[in-house]
Formats: sequence, C-alpha cells, structure tokens
Amino acid sequence: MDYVVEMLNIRKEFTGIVANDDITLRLKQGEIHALLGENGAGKSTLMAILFGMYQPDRGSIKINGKEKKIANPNVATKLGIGMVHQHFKLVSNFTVTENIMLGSELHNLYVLDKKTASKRIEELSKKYGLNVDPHAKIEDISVGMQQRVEILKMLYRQADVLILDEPTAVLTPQEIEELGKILKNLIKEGKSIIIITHKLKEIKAMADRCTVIRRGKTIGTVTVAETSKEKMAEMMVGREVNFKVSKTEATPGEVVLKMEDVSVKRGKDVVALKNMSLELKKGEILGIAGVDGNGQSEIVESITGLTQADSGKILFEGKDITKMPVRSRIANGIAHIPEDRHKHGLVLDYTIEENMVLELYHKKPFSKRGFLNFPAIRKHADHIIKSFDVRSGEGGKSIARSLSGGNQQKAVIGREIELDPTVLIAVQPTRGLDVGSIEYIHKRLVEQRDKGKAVLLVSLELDEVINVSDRIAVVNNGQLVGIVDAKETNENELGLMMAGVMKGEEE
Ligand SMILES: Nc1ncnc2c1ncn2[C@@H]1O[C@H](COP(=O)(O)OP(=O)(O)OP(=O)(O)O)[C@@H](O)[C@H]1O
Repeated sequence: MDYVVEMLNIRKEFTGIVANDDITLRLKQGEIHALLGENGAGKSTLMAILFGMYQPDRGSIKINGKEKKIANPNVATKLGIGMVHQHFKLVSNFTVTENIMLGSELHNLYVLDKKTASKRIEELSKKYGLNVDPHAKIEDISVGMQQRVEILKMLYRQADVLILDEPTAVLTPQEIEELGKILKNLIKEGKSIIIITHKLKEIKAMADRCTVIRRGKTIGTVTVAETSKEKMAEMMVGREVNFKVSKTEATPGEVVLKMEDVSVKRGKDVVALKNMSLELKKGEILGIAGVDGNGQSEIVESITGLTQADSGKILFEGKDITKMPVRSRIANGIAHIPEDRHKHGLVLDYTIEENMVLELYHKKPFSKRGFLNFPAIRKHADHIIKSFDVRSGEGGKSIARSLSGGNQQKAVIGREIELDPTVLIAVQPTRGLDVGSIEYIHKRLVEQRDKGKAVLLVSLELDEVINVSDRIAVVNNGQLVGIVDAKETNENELGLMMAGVMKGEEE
C-alpha cells in the first residue's frame, strides 16, 4: 500500500490534558483525507506534530515508508509537507510574491529575485487553477484569495503533502465550492491532502477517506462514499446528533430594538449601510442573511456601539442609544458574540477566568472597594465552563490562547449568554464548532428566545439562518431587500434575495 504519511500511535500530553492518546492516521498517495473530531479532540495538535511544531511524547512518523524525526517546520518543509493554518500567516502590506518568497530563502532551493519568483508563482497558479495575481497586495485581496496564497506558498516550496486546518471556516459558500475544485486539481497532479473540517457536507463533497478522533483517541477511518453524515457525526460525538433544531412557534412581544433609517459610512465615501430600518421583538430570533460584506457588520457595529451611525437612529426599549458608549449599551442589556473571537472576543494572553469577566470585573461581586474578588470571578468562570462544556487543560486557569478554536468560541458564547441580556447579538456563533456543540448552542439561542429575550442572528450559513430564526431579514449592498418568515422560505428564495432580487421580481 502506498502511504505517503503514517502517524503511528502518537501521544502528546500538555499540562493536565492528553491531547493525542495513541492516534494512528495513514494518508494514501493521491487522496483527500478528512480529519474529523469534536472541538478539542486533538486535531490541530496532531497536525502540528506532523508539521514539526510539537514533538510527540510517543509514537512514530513515517514519510514514504521511512521513519523520520520532524524536529521543526523546516524539516517538515524539506520532507515535502506544507500546512495552511486556521489563522493565516501573511504580511498584509507585502505583495503575494513577497509573502511567498518570505522564508523560502531558508531552503536555499529557491530563487531570490522577485521577477523570477513572480513568474514561477504565475505558472503554479495557472497549473492548479488558483487565479492569483502575484503582484497584488495581501490587504487588497479577499480572505478566499489569501488562502490561495497560502496554498501557493506550499506549492512554491514543493510540498507534496498539504495540510489544511479548517480551510472553509472563513470562506463564503461560493469560495468553498471553488476550493473543492482546487483540491481536486491538486490531487490530479499527484498531491495528497489532509483537511480538518467540522462540516460533514464538505467531507461528503470533497474527501475520499475520513479519520475520526474523539477526546484524543482514534475512533476509526472510514471510506466517505460508503458512510453517511449521521454515522460520521455519531462516531465523532459518541451519540446520535439531532441535525434539526427543535423549537416551538415563537410568541413575539413588543419591539425592543429599532433601527430607523440608519446609514453607516466606511471610509470617507463608501456608504456600507444605507437607510436601514429594522425591528427586533422580544421573544423572537431575527436572522440576517446576506453574502459576506453586504452591511451585516455595520448593522452589528452600530447596535453594539463599535461604530457610530452617520445618520438615523437606534432605539433600545424606546430610548435613543445612537450615541451611547459601548459599556453603557452592555450595562443596559445588549450582549454581543463577535464574529472574530481573537480580535474582539477574547484577550488571548489572559486566563479564561479573566476573560469571563471582561465586561463585569468593575462590578459587584467581582470588584470590591477597587479590588478584584478572585473567588467570585473563579466561581463565575467555572459555572460558564461547566454549562458550556469549555474543555481545556487547566480549566479557568488556562490561558485563552491554549484552548482549541472551538473551545474559545464556546467560552465567548457562554460569557455573553450568562450576562442574561435583553438583546443577544450572535454573529457567526457556530463558526468552527463541531456538530454536537452546534446543536447545543442552537438550543441555548432558542432558550433565550423562549425566555422572552430578543436574538439577532447573523450568519453566512443559510441552513443555520433558516433553521434557527423565526423571521429573516435579507441584506444586499447595505440595504434591506426584504423580510421573510423562516418557515415559509427556502435556500433558493433567500439566495435570490441575497443577490438583490425581491420576491415576485424574478421573471
Ligand atoms: N500549547 C498548548 N498548551 C496547553 N494545552 C493545549 C495546547 N495546545 C492544545 N492544547 C489542548 O489540547 C487539546 C486539543 O487541542 P487541539 O487544538 O488539538 O484540538 P482540535 O481538535 O484542533 O479542536 P478545534 O476543533 O476546537 O480546533 C485541547 O484541550 C487544548 O486546550
């Protein structure tokens, strides 16, 4: 059998937690192999070991049948292993070529003059259908394009084994489809790919085989074409997963949040949100559907106070809050699960305990006469950790950075829901979460609604918007296209509206 990579009986322990416990994964030449597991199951750790960022405590790695010690990422690169991380490692004011050249000088295989490098990048881009402009600056290109630059970087370094850590989490549905095609091109040219993803639909569409791990242990490797989504979910979570959100009919009450003719500018001239009027009622989940970048961020930021509306009014419980500072809005009952957990959700170098009181530390019981009350902070954090199943080595004492991506997300969601807000704004709340956690978070959002709270759900996942929301507002180009009843709509109708076409206008 032609295995390009064999990771055999790998063990890796961090303080207080065994991240990988006797894991075995074999990658065949020319296959797309999905690595599936719950948040914190140990996927990123396993891939970091393959890429030489960590040393395993036990176990061995064979590359093309020969046992190798991968002491650091440079060794991995020399062995033909490349990795695209969850958070890209690109310099934003450098061009594509400059970024790809950066670091490649270490492997003295490569040319240092920019012109020759650009030409090589262009050839590679063409060969694999990547469509990347070598002269573009990173800050000017979309996230999807940046990811392709990361893929090109691996190809430029002549990688044969490509590792992609949750590559679709940051992509729009169209970009995901394109990535699928790119991966198929890579396989055709003889590359082998390991892809980490939580999305079973994507595994079905892209992968040949799938290895499932749970709590650091291998559960099994399956052939994707012969296995259902339900079966893979069950292997991963250890129980049956309910994909449908179960909820009763909403009983909306009075309007609690109102946007009246709100416009927000981006920079000097671009109007990113145009005369937006929206009403959010108590006891309902209002979903916002739209292609990324069509005014969703401006809606959220003008309500939370991260951006001020340039014109129009925002009313909360009848009070004008258009110019209210962020902290007062939080104190008044507006909570926010932000889209970017690293930038706006957590202070990565603080412990989880500290992060759980970021909005509350100045209040009783967390502060007393100007001193922090650590036992109270700990109790609060422990409660969130327990009820939201935030897994980490040292509980509340863990540094936020050391948590797996999904567990960071659960911590942020827990903190915001525990504020018991009147309005909960949830932006991409389940991005990066495993199906079991998604099921749980959806339940908690519905529970908020049933307690008479108002929930604004912004998501790029149409499935999620349709299943969780009661009403759906569709935005396009910074404007409201229309509002539909979630029970009566479908992906097709929403898709058309997202492109700016109103119901009845399509002929
Ligand atoms: N450097 C580290 N120090 C301490 N603990 C760590 C470190 N890296 C990972 N861990 C812990 O090891 C476990 C496995 O984490 P890992 O990131 O591999 O999970 P994952 O399967 O990739 O999760 P996710 O899907 O949420 O990204 C987690 O409990 C995490 O908190």
